Amino acid sequence: WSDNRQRKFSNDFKFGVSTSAYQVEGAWNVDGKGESIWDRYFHDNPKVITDGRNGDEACDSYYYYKRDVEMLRELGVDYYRFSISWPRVLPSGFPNEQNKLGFQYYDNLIDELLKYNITPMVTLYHFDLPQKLQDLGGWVNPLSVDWFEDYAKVVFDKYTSKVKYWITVNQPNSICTSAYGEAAMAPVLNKGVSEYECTKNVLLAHAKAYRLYEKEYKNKYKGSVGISMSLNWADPADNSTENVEATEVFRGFNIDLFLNPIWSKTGDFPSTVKKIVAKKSKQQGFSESRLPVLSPKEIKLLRGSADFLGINHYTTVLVKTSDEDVQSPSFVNDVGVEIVLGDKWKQSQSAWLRSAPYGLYKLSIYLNQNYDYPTIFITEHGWSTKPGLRDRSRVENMRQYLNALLLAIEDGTNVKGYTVWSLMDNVEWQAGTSERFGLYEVDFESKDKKRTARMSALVYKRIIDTRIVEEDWEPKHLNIATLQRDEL
Ligand SMILES: CCCCCCCCCCCCC/C=C/[C@@H](O)[C@@H](N)CO[C@@H]1O[C@H](CO)[C@H](O)[C@H](O)[C@H]1O
Repeated sequence: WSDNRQRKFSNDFKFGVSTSAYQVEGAWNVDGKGESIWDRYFHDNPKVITDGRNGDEACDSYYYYKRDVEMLRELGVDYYRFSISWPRVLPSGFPNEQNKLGFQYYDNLIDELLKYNITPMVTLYHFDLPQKLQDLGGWVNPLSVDWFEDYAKVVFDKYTSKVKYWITVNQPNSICTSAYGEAAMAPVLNKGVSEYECTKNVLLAHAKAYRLYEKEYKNKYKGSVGISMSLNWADPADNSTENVEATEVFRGFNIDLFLNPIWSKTGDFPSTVKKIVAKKSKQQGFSESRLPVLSPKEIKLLRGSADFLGINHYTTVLVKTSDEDVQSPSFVNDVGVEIVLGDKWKQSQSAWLRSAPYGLYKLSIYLNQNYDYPTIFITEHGWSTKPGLRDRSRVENMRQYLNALLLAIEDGTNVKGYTVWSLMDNVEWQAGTSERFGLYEVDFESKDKKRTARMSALVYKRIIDTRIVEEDWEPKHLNIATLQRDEL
């Protein structure tokens, strides 16, 4: 997966950076914004946040969006992936009450981007469900499919002429398995069966929004609609038959359960996953499988419901069979494996994140073989550090993963663009601001949440400019605003 040949990104390959509403906007209760599930979860449980800093203020992008766009210009990116906060624009979750001032913020941001020729890539849902919809059951309620479609219609109607790249949902697999299955994300429900109800509903919600765009807007506005999945790679911890088989099961639940309905030729949930959940459900005394059935109509709706696959890729895990006896019915119990990280892989500031660039290459080959060369955007890839401007570990990680990506492209992977997570440090969910993912450092103590370019920002700028990944280029200084072209 790696050699020393210098490869080049084609001129039509796009580079971007990403953020999400809860993580950067702040202004959590300003100008009529409704409460989200993360507002509620963190306000009720402040101690779960490592450094106590929640998204009430975050980077205050609600106020400093012009500075954010200035940073995008400094970097020279082609596009900016950001999300719309559903409760900011529809405070109750429903379209009967629309928040003009909330929309005004996105009008301003989108216009500022277009003014400087930066393409907006808009995520409709990045984890921050209106609390009022959670009170009605959230994603476990089958009506959530219609709630999301109604929300999507409001946003499409408003921005369809200005936005050509849409992502319906960020990481359905994290939403359903972490928030409903592992109690690792808001709304923290651990119900055992809800992971799969959520999976069905979120995927159908995505598909309904996709079909809506296809029917009402696509011909006229020519936009593309995709979905972003959390796709880390998984390899067996060793070559033993048990661990190889455990890895196949792990991939089935973490990759194929979410991709098969949309990208496979036959559609539907994968048969391996269906068999395992049905068997366990029976053993556990359920009258039917905890994995809901997709009807022929739903299978048809879902199959082919994406113009591109958004990949959020950070790391690789190593899979072993598990000795742990997890009795209660759950997604984790169904997968039934243990995961670890490679002990030689470089460690980031996040416990779960180590550098294994070969995984991005292997993942792309897996997707090509199993899903027939899908059109891909890498919608997130990033690395966490402590505060500090000379972030050489991020630079090294970015270079290695971009080299792996170049090789994947050479071997036939159809990748249209690459997006760094993140433009700037932000609220990393429960980790607060203790794990920094930004190309720009944010001083959260300062009044204007001062943003300063890190070394990685200058290196990324250079990669975008030259379209090659040099092994050891370093900027002479870190003042990105005064950097001259001949210094690049
Ligand atoms: C204490 C020892 C721990 C050892 C851990 C070993 C087990 C490995 C764990 C495997 C990794 C699972 C967690 C994966 C997480 C990411 O894929 C996920 N965070 C991606 O989501 C996006 O992440 C961004 C940065 O974290 C950002 O927050 C963004 O909003 C998310 O879309």
